[in-house]
Amino acid sequence: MSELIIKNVWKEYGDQIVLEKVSLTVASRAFVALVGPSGCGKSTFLRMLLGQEQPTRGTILLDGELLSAEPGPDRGVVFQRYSVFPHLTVLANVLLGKELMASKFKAKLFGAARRAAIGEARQLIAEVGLSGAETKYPAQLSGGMQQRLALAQALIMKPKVLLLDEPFGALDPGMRAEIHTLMKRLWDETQMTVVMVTHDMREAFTLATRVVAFERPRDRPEEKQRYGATITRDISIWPPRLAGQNSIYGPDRDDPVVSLGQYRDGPAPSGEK
Ligand SMILES: Nc1ncnc2c1ncn2[C@@H]1O[C@H](COP(=O)(O)OP(=O)(O)OP(=O)(O)O)[C@@H](O)[C@H]1O
Repeated sequence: MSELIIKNVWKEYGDQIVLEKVSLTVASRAFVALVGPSGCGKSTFLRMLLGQEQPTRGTILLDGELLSAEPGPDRGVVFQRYSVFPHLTVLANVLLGKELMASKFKAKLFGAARRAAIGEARQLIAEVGLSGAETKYPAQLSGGMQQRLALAQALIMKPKVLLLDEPFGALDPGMRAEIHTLMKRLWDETQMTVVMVTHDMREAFTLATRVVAFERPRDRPEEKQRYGATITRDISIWPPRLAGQNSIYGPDRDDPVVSLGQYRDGPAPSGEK
């Protein structure tokens, strides 16, 4: 289970109201894309889900429990850049979460526990397509490989919720399509709920089960600070995509959702073009 319930959340910085009256229930194993104009508070909202920021008002529950006041292993995060540590190898980056769990100060595992963690890390590295790069440093990897590494680093902790802040925004289209395929597979195979901020509507509709738009309903320049953004659209993708269940969209597809999706590969029924 990994259901998020956001109840009447507000976020203010000093006099500035960034978000107001945000209420949203995200079902376990959903993949929600957050979209909206620049500066409307999407990243702020994601940081509240992570526990890096606290709501000024309102509550956020994960599986019925109030979110802890700081980031924890139940929430993984991947940013557009700088999610991985440049001075650590690929293997060490993936191991880090486990090592920090074992010892916050020394960040070391020993003996059988270390061997088990290394085995798990290698398997994840293979799953994200980075086998053979275990001893490389992030600077020796392409942007796409670095984001694959960031995903592996987040996933080793088996988070209930994976938070993505424009994780693929800096990648060229080819790499982006490849990592979309990987992302769909990871979401399909794991138990996690995914919340992703993106500026790319195609990406939102390609990956998500639901697209949620934030906007400032009253956008008068003289009132910019006085009213926050809130959810103005909430679109469930049709036909529904459910993690772990057969979908008419194979995980290796990178097509946007279209209403003719059922027969994109074959001839359209008579009368349809
Ligand atoms: N720590 C902070 N202190 C003060 N103001 C902040 C802080 N973090 C964010 N803000 C303000 O909150 C507003 C929303 O910022 P945020 O980065 O969440 O928007 P966004 O929708 O993610 O933008 P973008 O799409 O451009 O990344 C901005 O006006 C920003 O200046």
